[in-house]
Amino acid sequence: MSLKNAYLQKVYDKVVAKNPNEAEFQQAVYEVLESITPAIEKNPAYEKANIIERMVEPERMITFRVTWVDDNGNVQVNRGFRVQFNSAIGPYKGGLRLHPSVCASVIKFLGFEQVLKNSLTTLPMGGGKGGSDFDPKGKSDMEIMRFCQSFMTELAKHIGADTDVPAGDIGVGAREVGYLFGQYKRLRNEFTGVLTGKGLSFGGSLVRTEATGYGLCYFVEEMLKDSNTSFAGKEVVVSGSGNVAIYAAEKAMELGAKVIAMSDSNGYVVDEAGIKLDVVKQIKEVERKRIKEYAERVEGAQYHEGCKGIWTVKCDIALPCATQNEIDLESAKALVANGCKVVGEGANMPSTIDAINYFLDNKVLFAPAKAANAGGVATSGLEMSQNSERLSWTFEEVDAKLHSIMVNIYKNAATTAKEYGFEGNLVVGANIAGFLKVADAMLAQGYAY
Ligand SMILES: NC(=O)C1=CN([C@@H]2O[C@H](COP(=O)(O)OP(=O)(O)OC[C@H]3O[C@@H](n4cnc5c(N)ncnc54)[C@H](O)[C@@H]3O)[C@@H](O)[C@H]2O)C=CC1
Ligand SMILES: O=C(O)CCC(=O)C(=O)O
Repeated sequence: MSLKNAYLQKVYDKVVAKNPNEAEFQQAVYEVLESITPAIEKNPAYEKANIIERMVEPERMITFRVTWVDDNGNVQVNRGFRVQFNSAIGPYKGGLRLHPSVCASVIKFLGFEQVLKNSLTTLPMGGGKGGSDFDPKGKSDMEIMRFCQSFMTELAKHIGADTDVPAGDIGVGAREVGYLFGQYKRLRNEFTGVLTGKGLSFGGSLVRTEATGYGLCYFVEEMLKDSNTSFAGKEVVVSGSGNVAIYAAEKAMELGAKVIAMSDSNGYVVDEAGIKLDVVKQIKEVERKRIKEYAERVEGAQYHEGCKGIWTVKCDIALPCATQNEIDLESAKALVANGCKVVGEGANMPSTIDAINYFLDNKVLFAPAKAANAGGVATSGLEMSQNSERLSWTFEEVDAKLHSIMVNIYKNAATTAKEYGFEGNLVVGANIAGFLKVADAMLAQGYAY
């Protein structure tokens, strides 16, 4: 990997040396450093203050033991993480992921991306991320609760409504946030907006559940408008079938598209007649079963084993909403060969660097994750505002604010790309726009920060 700018290359080499075996973190840093090169060269103050080396080093990284007892009385041990990456523009903010693949590299890549994403929302939120290698698959409700209570017993020492406000991510939804919030309240004896994604009866915000998926479609809709087209009549493939995927599919359908395939980590279903979302919601949100069930319940639908094959399904628009690096170069080539013209990233870093470059080289309209999936955290920011005011806004109010935030993020990324000579490249536009706000706040706060 080589960068054109010597200062950025020096910083990247240090990142590799100091974070060996952290492929995801190195990848996220590389993508950002490559695309912010014009901003670094335009303003020497950033290099003089060594802003980049400061930005790639987390302010704080907490690793802890999480001990819990399973239903058979066995004592289980997992590893918990919280990275408090950057607080230049607000309290640390970002989700918690429960998945066996969680490790320092995954948490750091997510935390680093979150810093720039939160900056793009225009709301005052720094970046953080956390989670554990705990695998929620197959666990009983009581096991999930005991794990969450143990996890929060340590995490509570490090977070707070004005310090660090976690939320959900893979494997963490309303149920887990509820258990985490209950334990925090019990330990601290205070009712504060310390987590977002809470239940509506205890400080949650309307639209937070739908926000990431809806926001993704609002962003893509804006990008399509600029090319004189829309979702109407398009065939869409959505990977995943979790929180982001379900509500991205719902909004795409509302905007006139037909969603023809969805997946989970075991495989994917194709329904040429259009995915019945009520069936997916029943399987995934209520019964917590595998997507395979869909083909057993809906006539005409087919199930295919293995999740990667979803990218060989012919479509106009692809919305990767499952996990990192789910689209590699081979999948990108298959999408383009089949006529896919638009990719909107709902998941964090779902495309490899080679895949992104292939999309850009082939004139695919590409909406990068940091910008396109920022609707979730933006609505978390709105939940924080409501908690501070001790008010609850209506669905319409929150949805209208989310919509306007996503339109602004698109405009900011598109305008910034143009300003720096990369018209149409939203990767460059989003990374530079997100970076400038954080970097300027860091400059203003002195070198000890
Ligand atoms: N929940 C949120 O508000 C936000 C989530 N994200 C990102 O969106 C992605 C999905 O998160 P959620 O929907 O919240 O998680 P979730 O836990 O609700 O759903 C994840 C889904 O992806 C599936 N999956 C996992 N690995 C897969 C693979 N290799 N191929 C196909 N499917 C796979 C799972 O079976 C599940 O259906 C993650 O990258 C997350 O970081 C980004 C912004 C906000
Ligand atoms: O709502 C939040 O704070 C977290 C959202 C998140 O984890 C993400 O944007 O990746």
